[in-house]
Amino acid sequence: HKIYALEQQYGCGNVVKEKAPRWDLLGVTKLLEFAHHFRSKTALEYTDRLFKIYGNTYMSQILGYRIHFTCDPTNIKHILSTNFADYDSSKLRGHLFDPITPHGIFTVDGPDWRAIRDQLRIQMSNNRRICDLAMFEQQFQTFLQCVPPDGQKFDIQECFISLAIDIQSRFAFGDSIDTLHPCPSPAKKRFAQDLHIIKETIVRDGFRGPLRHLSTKLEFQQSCARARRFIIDYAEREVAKGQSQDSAEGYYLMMGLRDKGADAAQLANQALSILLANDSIATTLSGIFFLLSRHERVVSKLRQTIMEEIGSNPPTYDQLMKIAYLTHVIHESMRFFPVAPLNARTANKHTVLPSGGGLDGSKPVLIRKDDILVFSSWSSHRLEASFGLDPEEFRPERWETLSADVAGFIPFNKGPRLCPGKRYAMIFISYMVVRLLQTFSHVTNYNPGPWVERLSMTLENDNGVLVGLS
Ligand code: HEM
Repeated sequence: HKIYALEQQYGCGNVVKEKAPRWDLLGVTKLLEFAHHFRSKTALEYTDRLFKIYGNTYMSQILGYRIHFTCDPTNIKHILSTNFADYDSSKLRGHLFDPITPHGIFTVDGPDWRAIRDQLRIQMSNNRRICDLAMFEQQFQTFLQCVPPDGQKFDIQECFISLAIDIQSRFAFGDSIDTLHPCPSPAKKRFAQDLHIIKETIVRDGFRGPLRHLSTKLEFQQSCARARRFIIDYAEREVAKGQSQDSAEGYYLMMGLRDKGADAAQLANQALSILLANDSIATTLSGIFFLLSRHERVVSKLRQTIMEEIGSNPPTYDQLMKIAYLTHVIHESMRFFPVAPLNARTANKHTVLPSGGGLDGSKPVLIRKDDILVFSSWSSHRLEASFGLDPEEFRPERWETLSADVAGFIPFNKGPRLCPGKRYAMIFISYMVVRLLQTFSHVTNYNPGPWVERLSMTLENDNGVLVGLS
């Protein structure tokens, strides 16, 4: 009765349903098809093709679940902002993250999430305090040691992945994991390996759905236990220090949280959540350099802008904030390679999406409690209606007339669950791009083929990002 009343109230129309064989009432073929594309590294291309066939919002059935796929900016805004309270994140991923961050920000919704989020918001509110440019410079100098001389080929993605974990561990608990270092301590090396196993398992199990129960989890559980112990040791030492006397050691998250009275378990969960989110920086920097290596014009223009506005000295915070073309290059790269190209929520009550229903898709669509909504930023970032007629072109200049708030552009998500590290990440990424282009004037492309998706915790290029810097 409630469903009928809701449909009448909003004038809902039927949503297009993806075709499936008649006998397949549960949607087993769809699951197998999706798993096949995940394995073949064509999941993004496949979902994008389906939007072109069925429209920007359609429904599929997988193992009995009703799954609505959308890349419609109005619907995405509705899910993430306007009707945020009707959708949960934890139901789909809570069980995946629980062994490593029980009560972490990724595993909870509602008031529990709000409390953790508030704790983090207070810490992240002063961007100048948390962006330690002297530390960024140290990390940059260490990074330079990975770059072979004379423009020789190397995998910059692999180096950015190491850089990201080093910078995020400094940010989270005040100590680098030293993955860029030639000889990290055995404990740090083990921790980095454990984090890798944990992320790979979470992603693989997320895509396998109920089929995840078929595989053994021993290695995953052992990695979670070791990684937690490693971080809890840092957290306990931090709590034992008591209140900080001065800020000589520079800001890091555990210190900030401890000063606000958080206990060791809270410190550990927040730090681990940050480390699980760390690949985003690597994905973004790798995407930027993949694209720069194919667009010499953009490299020259960006380098010239940097040299004119900053010169060759390390940039200040204010200088980084001012270079519009740098921001345009970063936005355009994030449009191409969003870190979370496919994301999902579940409806916690009967509700409606504003569009996708009826013959022309303009009517609202009924969403039932427990329906799954998959939203694709991969596809919404490629809509002509939002980005112009050449969405497959890498053209940073399009941002001269576009705002970062343009509908459907969600590299950092939107709404209450907007990435809390957004401003920090933008400064760090800007810093690295500026320093690299101050140091090198050419980015040579050694990648023979196109970008091949690798859906890890974020999006990577399966072939690495092979470039030369000279
Ligand atoms: C270019 C870099 C980054 C990008 C593109 C990015 C993007 C995102 C996106 C899309 C989400 C939403 C995930 C979801 O709801 O499913 C997210 C969440 C989050 N990000 Fe980032 N992120 C970046 C860097 C960072 C950094 C540097 C930090 C921490 C210092 C961070 C911390 C977080 C946390 C804690 C969440 C969970 C927020 C919540 O659920 O309330 N991110 N990020």
